[in-house]
Amino acid sequence: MTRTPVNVTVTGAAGQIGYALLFRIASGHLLGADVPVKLRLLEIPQGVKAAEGTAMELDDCAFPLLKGIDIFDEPNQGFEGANVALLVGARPRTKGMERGDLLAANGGIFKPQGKAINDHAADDIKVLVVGNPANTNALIAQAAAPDVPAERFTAMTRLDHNRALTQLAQKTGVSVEDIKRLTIWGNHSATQYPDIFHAEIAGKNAADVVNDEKWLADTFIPTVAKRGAAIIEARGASSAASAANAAIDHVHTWVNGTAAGDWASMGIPSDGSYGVPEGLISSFPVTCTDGKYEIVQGLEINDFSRARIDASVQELSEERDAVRELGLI
Ligand SMILES: NC(=O)c1ccc[n+]([C@@H]2O[C@H](COP(=O)([O-])OP(=O)(O)OC[C@H]3O[C@@H](n4cnc5c(N)ncnc54)[C@H](O)[C@@H]3O)[C@@H](O)[C@H]2O)c1
Ligand SMILES: O=C(O)C[C@H](O)C(=O)O
Repeated sequence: MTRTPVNVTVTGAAGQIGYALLFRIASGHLLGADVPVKLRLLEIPQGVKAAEGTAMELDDCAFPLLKGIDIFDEPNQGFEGANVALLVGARPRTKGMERGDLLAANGGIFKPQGKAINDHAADDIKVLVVGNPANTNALIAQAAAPDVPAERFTAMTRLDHNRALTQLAQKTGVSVEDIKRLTIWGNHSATQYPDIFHAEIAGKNAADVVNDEKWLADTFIPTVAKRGAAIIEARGASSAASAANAAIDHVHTWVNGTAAGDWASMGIPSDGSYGVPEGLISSFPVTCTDGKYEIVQGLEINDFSRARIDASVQELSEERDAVRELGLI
Protein backbone atom coordinates (compact mmCIF):
# COMPACT_ATOMS: atom_id res chain seq x y z
CA MET A 1 0.00 0.00 0.00
CA THR A 2 1.30 3.50 -0.79
CA ARG A 3 1.51 5.65 2.33
CA THR A 4 0.26 9.22 2.29
CA PRO A 5 3.26 11.53 2.69
CA VAL A 6 3.66 13.27 6.04
CA ASN A 7 3.78 17.07 5.74
CA VAL A 8 6.77 18.46 7.61
CA THR A 9 7.03 22.24 7.99
CA VAL A 10 10.47 23.63 8.81
CA THR A 11 10.87 27.31 9.69
CA GLY A 12 14.23 29.01 9.29
CA ALA A 13 14.85 26.54 6.49
CA ALA A 14 17.62 28.64 4.93
CA GLY A 15 19.60 28.88 8.17
CA GLN A 16 22.47 26.77 9.41
CA ILE A 17 20.36 24.24 11.29
CA GLY A 18 17.92 24.08 8.37
CA TYR A 19 20.75 23.13 6.04
CA ALA A 20 21.85 20.30 8.32
CA LEU A 21 18.28 19.17 9.00
CA LEU A 22 16.45 19.04 5.68
CA PHE A 23 18.56 16.35 4.03
CA ARG A 24 18.10 14.03 6.98
CA ILE A 25 14.33 14.55 7.04
CA ALA A 26 14.20 13.83 3.31
CA SER A 27 16.29 10.67 3.66
CA GLY A 28 13.98 9.15 6.26
CA HIS A 29 15.80 9.81 9.53
CA LEU A 30 13.06 11.93 11.10
CA LEU A 31 10.09 9.61 10.80
CA GLY A 32 11.35 6.29 9.48
CA ALA A 33 12.89 4.65 6.44
CA ASP A 34 9.47 3.79 4.99
CA VAL A 35 7.69 7.10 5.58
CA PRO A 36 7.35 9.46 2.59
CA VAL A 37 7.52 13.19 3.38
CA LYS A 38 6.56 16.49 1.81
CA LEU A 39 8.62 19.46 2.95
CA ARG A 40 7.10 22.87 3.54
CA LEU A 41 9.86 25.42 4.05
CA LEU A 42 8.96 28.66 5.80
CA GLU A 43 11.35 31.60 5.63
CA ILE A 44 11.23 35.35 5.82
CA PRO A 45 11.22 36.99 2.36
CA GLN A 46 15.00 37.62 2.48
CA GLY A 47 15.57 33.89 3.12
CA VAL A 48 13.46 32.55 0.29
CA LYS A 49 16.15 32.59 -2.41
CA ALA A 50 18.58 30.61 -0.26
CA ALA A 51 15.78 28.17 0.60
CA GLU A 52 15.19 27.73 -3.12
CA GLY A 53 18.84 26.84 -3.52
CA THR A 54 18.59 24.23 -0.76
CA ALA A 55 15.45 22.84 -2.43
CA MET A 56 17.43 22.47 -5.68
CA GLU A 57 20.05 20.47 -3.79
CA LEU A 58 17.35 18.33 -2.18
CA ASP A 59 16.01 17.57 -5.67
CA ASP A 60 19.52 16.67 -6.76
CA CYS A 61 19.74 14.01 -4.05
CA ALA A 62 16.84 12.08 -5.67
CA PHE A 63 15.63 10.92 -2.25
CA PRO A 64 12.97 8.23 -2.85
CA LEU A 65 10.97 9.34 0.24
CA LEU A 66 10.81 13.03 -0.71
CA LYS A 67 7.48 13.62 -2.43
CA GLY A 68 7.53 17.42 -2.75
CA ILE A 69 9.06 20.70 -1.55
CA ASP A 70 7.16 23.97 -1.25
CA ILE A 71 8.60 27.27 -0.05
CA PHE A 72 6.63 30.00 1.69
CA ASP A 73 7.20 33.35 3.35
CA GLU A 74 3.78 33.44 5.00
CA PRO A 75 2.98 31.30 8.07
CA ASN A 76 -0.65 30.42 7.25
CA GLN A 77 0.52 28.83 4.01
CA GLY A 78 3.65 27.33 5.53
CA PHE A 79 1.68 25.42 8.19
CA GLU A 80 -1.22 24.38 5.96
CA GLY A 81 -1.84 20.68 6.56
CA ALA A 82 1.38 20.28 8.61
CA ASN A 83 1.64 17.02 10.57
CA VAL A 84 5.04 17.88 12.05
CA ALA A 85 6.38 21.41 12.53
CA LEU A 86 9.98 22.17 13.39
CA LEU A 87 10.21 25.80 14.51
CA VAL A 88 13.86 26.59 13.98
CA GLY A 89 13.80 30.19 12.69
CA ALA A 90 14.21 32.70 15.50
CA ARG A 91 15.65 36.10 16.17
CA PRO A 92 19.18 35.71 17.57
CA ARG A 93 20.33 37.94 20.36
CA THR A 94 22.37 40.81 18.98
CA LYS A 95 24.73 43.25 20.70
CA GLY A 96 23.06 45.46 23.26
CA MET A 97 19.86 43.42 23.27
CA GLU A 98 18.42 42.68 26.71
CA ARG A 99 16.66 39.39 27.47
CA GLY A 100 13.30 41.22 27.43
CA ASP A 101 14.07 42.59 23.93
CA LEU A 102 14.87 39.06 22.74
CA LEU A 103 11.64 37.69 24.18
CA ALA A 104 9.67 40.51 22.56
CA ALA A 105 11.35 39.99 19.17
CA ASN A 106 10.69 36.27 19.28
CA GLY A 107 7.12 36.86 20.41
CA GLY A 108 6.66 38.60 17.07
CA ILE A 109 7.64 35.32 15.38
CA PHE A 110 6.18 32.58 17.60
CA LYS A 111 2.80 34.14 18.37
CA PRO A 112 1.72 34.41 14.70
CA GLN A 113 3.24 31.01 13.98
CA GLY A 114 1.27 29.47 16.87
CA LYS A 115 -1.91 31.05 15.51
CA ALA A 116 -1.15 29.78 12.00
CA ILE A 117 -0.62 26.28 13.43
CA ASN A 118 -3.92 26.59 15.30
CA ASP A 119 -5.80 27.61 12.17
CA HIS A 120 -4.09 25.61 9.42
CA ALA A 121 -2.12 22.59 10.65
CA ALA A 122 -3.44 19.01 10.50
CA ASP A 123 -5.32 17.67 13.54
CA ASP A 124 -2.41 15.42 14.50
CA ILE A 125 0.19 18.24 14.45
CA LYS A 126 3.31 17.73 16.58
CA VAL A 127 5.47 20.81 17.18
CA LEU A 128 9.12 20.99 18.18
CA VAL A 129 10.57 24.41 18.98
CA VAL A 130 14.33 24.70 18.44
CA GLY A 131 14.70 28.49 18.08
CA ASN A 132 15.90 30.13 21.30
CA PRO A 133 14.78 30.76 23.98
CA ALA A 134 13.20 27.45 22.98
CA ASN A 135 11.08 26.68 26.06
CA THR A 136 9.50 30.11 26.25
CA ASN A 137 9.08 30.38 22.48
CA ALA A 138 7.19 27.08 22.67
CA LEU A 139 5.02 28.55 25.44
CA ILE A 140 4.23 31.60 23.28
CA ALA A 141 3.30 29.44 20.27
CA GLN A 142 1.23 27.09 22.42
CA ALA A 143 -0.69 29.95 24.03
CA ALA A 144 -1.58 31.24 20.56
CA ALA A 145 -3.02 27.84 19.58
CA PRO A 146 -5.92 27.19 21.98
CA ASP A 147 -7.53 24.60 19.68
CA VAL A 148 -4.43 22.40 19.58
CA PRO A 149 -3.87 20.14 22.61
CA ALA A 150 -1.16 21.86 24.68
CA GLU A 151 0.96 18.71 24.88
CA ARG A 152 1.66 18.88 21.14
CA PHE A 153 4.01 21.82 21.75
CA THR A 154 7.47 20.76 22.82
CA ALA A 155 10.90 22.37 23.16
CA MET A 156 14.25 20.83 22.40
CA THR A 157 16.52 19.67 25.22
CA ARG A 158 17.67 16.56 23.35
CA LEU A 159 20.90 18.28 22.35
CA ASP A 160 21.66 18.78 26.05
CA HIS A 161 20.73 15.12 26.67
CA ASN A 162 23.10 13.94 23.93
CA ARG A 163 25.86 16.22 25.18
CA ALA A 164 25.46 14.79 28.67
CA LEU A 165 25.59 11.22 27.35
CA THR A 166 28.93 11.82 25.70
CA GLN A 167 30.46 13.65 28.68
CA LEU A 168 29.45 10.80 30.97
CA ALA A 169 30.62 8.13 28.54
CA GLN A 170 34.02 9.81 28.20
CA LYS A 171 34.40 10.15 31.98
CA THR A 172 33.55 6.52 32.69
CA GLY A 173 35.17 4.96 29.61
CA VAL A 174 32.00 3.37 28.25
CA SER A 175 30.14 3.70 25.00
CA VAL A 176 27.15 6.08 24.83
CA GLU A 177 24.76 3.20 24.18
CA ASP A 178 25.73 1.68 27.56
CA ILE A 179 24.11 4.68 29.30
CA LYS A 180 20.37 4.74 29.94
CA ARG A 181 17.90 6.93 31.82
CA LEU A 182 19.80 10.17 31.87
CA THR A 183 17.64 13.26 32.38
CA ILE A 184 17.79 16.94 31.50
CA TRP A 185 15.51 18.97 33.76
CA GLY A 186 14.34 22.56 33.29
CA ASN A 187 15.25 25.15 30.70
CA HIS A 188 17.44 24.88 27.58
CA SER A 189 19.82 27.43 29.06
CA ALA A 190 22.80 27.58 31.37
CA THR A 191 20.49 26.78 34.34
CA GLN A 192 19.48 23.38 32.96
CA TYR A 193 20.19 20.38 35.18
CA PRO A 194 21.66 17.21 33.67
CA ASP A 195 20.84 14.49 36.23
CA ILE A 196 22.74 11.20 36.45
CA PHE A 197 21.29 10.01 39.78
CA HIS A 198 18.75 7.79 38.01
CA ALA A 199 20.98 7.00 35.04
CA GLU A 200 22.48 3.57 34.56
CA ILE A 201 25.81 2.62 33.08
CA ALA A 202 25.78 -0.98 31.86
CA GLY A 203 23.06 -1.67 34.45
CA LYS A 204 24.82 0.04 37.42
CA ASN A 205 23.75 3.35 38.96
CA ALA A 206 25.71 6.07 37.14
CA ALA A 207 26.23 8.29 40.21
CA ASP A 208 27.73 5.28 42.05
CA VAL A 209 29.96 4.47 39.10
CA VAL A 210 31.20 8.07 38.91
CA ASN A 211 31.39 8.41 42.71
CA ASP A 212 32.72 11.95 42.44
CA GLU A 213 30.28 14.71 43.44
CA LYS A 214 32.92 17.36 42.86
CA TRP A 215 33.28 16.31 39.19
CA LEU A 216 29.51 16.28 38.91
CA ALA A 217 29.09 19.79 40.35
CA ASP A 218 32.21 21.49 38.98
CA THR A 219 32.83 19.78 35.65
CA PHE A 220 29.95 17.69 34.29
CA ILE A 221 27.02 20.03 34.93
CA PRO A 222 28.74 23.26 33.77
CA THR A 223 30.29 21.55 30.73
CA VAL A 224 26.89 20.33 29.54
CA ALA A 225 25.03 23.51 30.49
CA LYS A 226 27.55 25.84 28.86
CA ARG A 227 28.33 23.68 25.84
CA GLY A 228 26.27 25.89 23.52
CA ALA A 229 28.38 28.91 24.47
CA ALA A 230 31.61 26.89 24.10
CA ILE A 231 30.59 25.87 20.56
CA ILE A 232 29.82 29.50 19.67
CA GLU A 233 33.23 30.51 21.05
CA ALA A 234 35.04 27.79 19.05
CA ARG A 235 33.07 27.87 15.79
CA GLY A 236 32.08 31.52 15.70
CA ALA A 237 28.51 30.34 15.17
CA SER A 238 26.06 28.35 17.24
CA SER A 239 25.80 24.58 17.01
CA ALA A 240 24.08 23.51 13.83
CA ALA A 241 24.68 19.88 12.80
CA SER A 242 24.42 18.65 16.39
CA ALA A 243 21.26 20.72 16.91
CA ALA A 244 19.75 19.31 13.71
CA ASN A 245 20.71 15.81 14.84
CA ALA A 246 18.99 16.38 18.19
CA ALA A 247 15.84 17.65 16.43
CA ILE A 248 15.81 14.45 14.39
CA ASP A 249 16.25 12.37 17.57
CA HIS A 250 13.50 14.28 19.42
CA VAL A 251 10.83 13.79 16.77
CA HIS A 252 11.93 10.25 15.90
CA THR A 253 11.62 9.23 19.54
CA TRP A 254 8.26 11.00 19.97
CA VAL A 255 6.81 9.31 16.89
CA ASN A 256 8.52 5.91 17.06
CA GLY A 257 8.94 5.44 20.82
CA THR A 258 11.67 5.09 23.43
CA ALA A 259 13.62 1.84 23.73
CA ALA A 260 12.58 -0.55 26.50
CA GLY A 261 14.25 0.38 29.78
CA ASP A 262 15.31 3.82 28.59
CA TRP A 263 13.85 7.29 28.47
CA ALA A 264 14.53 10.62 26.74
CA SER A 265 14.46 14.30 27.75
CA MET A 266 11.87 16.61 26.22
CA GLY A 267 10.72 20.13 27.03
CA ILE A 268 6.97 19.69 27.52
CA PRO A 269 4.10 21.50 29.26
CA SER A 270 4.30 20.56 32.92
CA ASP A 271 1.35 18.76 34.51
CA GLY A 272 2.71 19.75 37.94
CA SER A 273 4.94 16.68 38.27
CA TYR A 274 8.09 17.03 40.37
CA GLY A 275 6.92 20.41 41.69
CA VAL A 276 7.22 22.14 38.29
CA PRO A 277 4.31 24.61 38.04
CA GLU A 278 1.64 23.41 35.66
CA GLY A 279 1.87 24.86 32.17
CA LEU A 280 5.56 25.80 32.17
CA ILE A 281 7.39 24.16 29.28
CA SER A 282 10.16 22.43 31.15
CA SER A 283 12.38 19.45 30.39
CA PHE A 284 11.41 16.10 31.96
CA PRO A 285 12.33 12.45 31.60
CA VAL A 286 9.74 10.91 29.28
CA THR A 287 8.88 7.60 27.69
CA CYS A 288 7.15 7.59 24.31
CA THR A 289 4.70 5.03 22.95
CA ASP A 290 2.34 5.21 19.96
CA GLY A 291 3.22 8.84 19.22
CA LYS A 292 2.54 10.03 22.79
CA TYR A 293 4.92 10.88 25.61
CA GLU A 294 4.48 10.38 29.34
CA ILE A 295 6.53 11.84 32.18
CA VAL A 296 8.46 9.17 34.08
CA GLN A 297 6.91 9.21 37.54
CA GLY A 298 8.09 8.26 41.00
CA LEU A 299 11.76 9.25 40.79
CA GLU A 300 13.27 10.22 44.11
CA ILE A 301 14.79 13.69 43.90
CA ASN A 302 17.69 14.24 46.31
CA ASP A 303 18.67 17.65 47.74
CA PHE A 304 21.48 18.10 45.20
CA SER A 305 19.00 17.66 42.34
CA ARG A 306 16.12 19.53 43.98
CA ALA A 307 18.06 22.79 44.28
CA ARG A 308 19.17 22.65 40.65
CA ILE A 309 15.76 21.73 39.24
CA ASP A 310 14.18 24.54 41.27
CA ALA A 311 16.71 27.10 39.99
CA SER A 312 16.05 26.26 36.35
CA VAL A 313 12.29 26.19 36.88
CA GLN A 314 12.53 29.58 38.60
CA GLU A 315 14.17 30.96 35.46
CA LEU A 316 11.34 29.50 33.34
CA SER A 317 8.76 31.14 35.63
CA GLU A 318 10.52 34.48 35.22
CA GLU A 319 10.55 34.09 31.42
CA ARG A 320 6.85 33.25 31.52
CA ASP A 321 6.12 36.33 33.65
CA ALA A 322 8.11 38.49 31.22
CA VAL A 323 6.20 37.30 28.15
CA ARG A 324 2.94 37.62 30.05
CA GLU A 325 3.79 41.26 30.81
CA LEU A 326 4.54 41.77 27.12
CA GLY A 327 1.06 40.42 26.30
CA LEU A 328 2.54 37.48 24.39
CA ILE A 329 0.66 34.79 26.32
N1 LIG B 1 17.33 24.23 21.39
C1 LIG B 1 18.58 24.00 21.03
O1 LIG B 1 19.21 23.04 21.50
C2 LIG B 1 19.29 24.87 20.01
C3 LIG B 1 20.57 24.52 19.56
C4 LIG B 1 21.21 25.31 18.61
C5 LIG B 1 20.59 26.46 18.13
N2 LIG B 1 19.36 26.79 18.60
C6 LIG B 1 18.66 27.97 18.09
O2 LIG B 1 18.09 27.68 16.81
C7 LIG B 1 17.86 28.88 16.11
C8 LIG B 1 18.32 28.76 14.67
O3 LIG B 1 19.71 28.60 14.62
P1 LIG B 1 20.50 28.70 13.24
O4 LIG B 1 21.93 28.49 13.57
O5 LIG B 1 19.87 27.85 12.20
O6 LIG B 1 20.27 30.25 12.88
P2 LIG B 1 20.44 30.96 11.49
O7 LIG B 1 20.50 32.42 11.81
O8 LIG B 1 21.52 30.34 10.66
O9 LIG B 1 19.06 30.66 10.75
C9 LIG B 1 17.84 31.13 11.20
C10 LIG B 1 16.94 31.23 9.98
O10 LIG B 1 15.65 31.58 10.44
C11 LIG B 1 15.08 32.46 9.51
N3 LIG B 1 13.98 33.17 10.16
C12 LIG B 1 14.01 34.24 11.00
N4 LIG B 1 12.78 34.63 11.31
C13 LIG B 1 11.93 33.78 10.71
C14 LIG B 1 10.52 33.68 10.65
N5 LIG B 1 9.75 34.55 11.30
N6 LIG B 1 9.98 32.68 9.93
C15 LIG B 1 10.76 31.82 9.26
N7 LIG B 1 12.11 31.87 9.24
C16 LIG B 1 12.68 32.84 9.97
C17 LIG B 1 16.24 33.35 9.08
O11 LIG B 1 15.97 33.98 7.84
C18 LIG B 1 17.36 32.32 8.98
O12 LIG B 1 17.45 31.75 7.68
C19 LIG B 1 18.55 29.97 16.94
O13 LIG B 1 17.57 30.60 17.75
C20 LIG B 1 19.50 29.19 17.81
O14 LIG B 1 19.82 29.89 19.01
C21 LIG B 1 18.69 26.02 19.51
O1 LIG C 1 22.35 29.26 20.04
C1 LIG C 1 22.71 29.20 21.24
O2 LIG C 1 22.63 30.16 22.04
C2 LIG C 1 23.27 27.91 21.76
C3 LIG C 1 22.42 26.73 21.46
O3 LIG C 1 21.16 26.80 22.08
C4 LIG C 1 23.12 25.46 21.88
O4 LIG C 1 22.77 24.88 22.92
O5 LIG C 1 24.06 25.06 21.18
